[in-house]
Amino acid sequence: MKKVLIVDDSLDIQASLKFLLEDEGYTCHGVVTPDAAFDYVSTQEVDLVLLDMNFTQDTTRGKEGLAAISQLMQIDPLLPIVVMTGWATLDLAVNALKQGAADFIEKPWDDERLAHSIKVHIEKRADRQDLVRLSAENERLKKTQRSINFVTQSEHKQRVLAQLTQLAQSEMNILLTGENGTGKSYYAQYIHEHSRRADGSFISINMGAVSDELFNSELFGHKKGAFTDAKEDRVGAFTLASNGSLFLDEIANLSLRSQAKLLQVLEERKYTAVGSHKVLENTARIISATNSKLHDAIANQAFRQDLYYRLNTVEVEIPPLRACPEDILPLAERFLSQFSHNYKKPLASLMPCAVKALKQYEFLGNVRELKHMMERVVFTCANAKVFASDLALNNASDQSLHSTTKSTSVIPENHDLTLDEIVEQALFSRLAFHGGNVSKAAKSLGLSRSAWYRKMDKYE
Ligand SMILES: Nc1ncnc2c1ncn2[C@@H]1O[C@H](COP(=O)(O)OP(=O)(O)OP(=O)(O)O)[C@@H](O)[C@H]1O
Repeated sequence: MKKVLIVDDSLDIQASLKFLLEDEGYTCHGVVTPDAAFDYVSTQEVDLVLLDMNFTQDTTRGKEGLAAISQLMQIDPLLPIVVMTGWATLDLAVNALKQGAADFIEKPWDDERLAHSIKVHIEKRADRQDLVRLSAENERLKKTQRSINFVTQSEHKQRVLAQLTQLAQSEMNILLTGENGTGKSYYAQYIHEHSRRADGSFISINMGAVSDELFNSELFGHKKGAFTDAKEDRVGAFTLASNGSLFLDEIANLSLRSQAKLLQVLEERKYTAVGSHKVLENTARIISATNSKLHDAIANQAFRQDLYYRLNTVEVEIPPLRACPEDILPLAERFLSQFSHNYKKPLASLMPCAVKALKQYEFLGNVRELKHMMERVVFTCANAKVFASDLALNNASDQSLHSTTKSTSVIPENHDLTLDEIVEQALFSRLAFHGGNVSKAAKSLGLSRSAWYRKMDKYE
């Protein structure tokens, strides 16, 4: 319920204002001096102030009221103040509005005019608060988003990027398809950054994680008190992405009920926050993504065809990593550098056997698999050299901290290694297996500590 603070030294006036406003659905609180009003506004939530202009006996010029307006605005710059006086002059009205008052009403007041003014100014305050919240949220998001820096030497990927750069300039909705982990969300952000909307926000939302119950609240926002858990106003994804881009990831995971709601917004370009009557316009550009075969889902009636056509003004398929083998190495090196930095480890480098193994690997999990592999390697390798066995390519799915190193107890399957390389690999991997403990690693290979160090020196 919205709260009105009545500041008037006449208790009779306070009582009749309360009578009127409580009937209109507001809660009211009355104080008799500007000082009490300052205290109240500093500590309580107030949606509008009704302010008398004269408080000391025999004053009619409104000076106290004018001073109170400035002070109240300092405490809460968005607070609407409707001033009321029985001694209205045009000068005073002009001065009050100049100080920042929202409206000026003469006593005795007209009930209808006063109620209308209060309603309008409380709504305006809510709009301004939404705007402030929205800009703050947008600023926060921009600070957390790093801009996309594509690593690609593959002609195939370069063609896709060129196509996306061109499409980014249009206002078309784009559907990105492709296997798991190909980087569809990465490409979605790339489209946003190359579009005319780049100054707006890029808002990403995983539709698989949005339940039917939360769909309206997540996508359109809600007003405080709209439902039991709505403790605060919430700005929805469509509003956050106004004049920017809204990325709907895992779109095939949306239930039919939520698909219908999404379709309605896309068709009508209008939506309403839960608990609000205000109709908002959708100005976000929609980029969506899926790794499912939407045609199959449509045939099985699990995905609406009309929604599919709304989302895919144009459809772009992101290639799997195995279709861009030139990218494997540069991406691997980039991830190694990133994770070496994150884990404060020396920069890890790929030994020739590891390079070869990576190039031959199929990467069914695409860039994500490569990224996770490099993270694991950086974390588990005791030294900065990465050998083929450290990649644990044959049993990537059941990695544990030790599995990489256990696999080195047998001679690697790669038949291009020299004897030196095999020995080097065995030393480093055994060290990793024993958690960096040289004595244990040396003993397990039948070496003394000094023999161990001599060999380590040889392999730097
Ligand atoms: N070109 C790239 N450069 C650097 N990192 C990338 C690149 N492409 C993808 N990644 C990284 O790979 C991981 C997987 O990417 P992303 O989540 O975008 O894949 P996806 O295609 O959306 O997968 P899914 O269909 O499973 O949701 C992310 O951690 C992303 O940062």
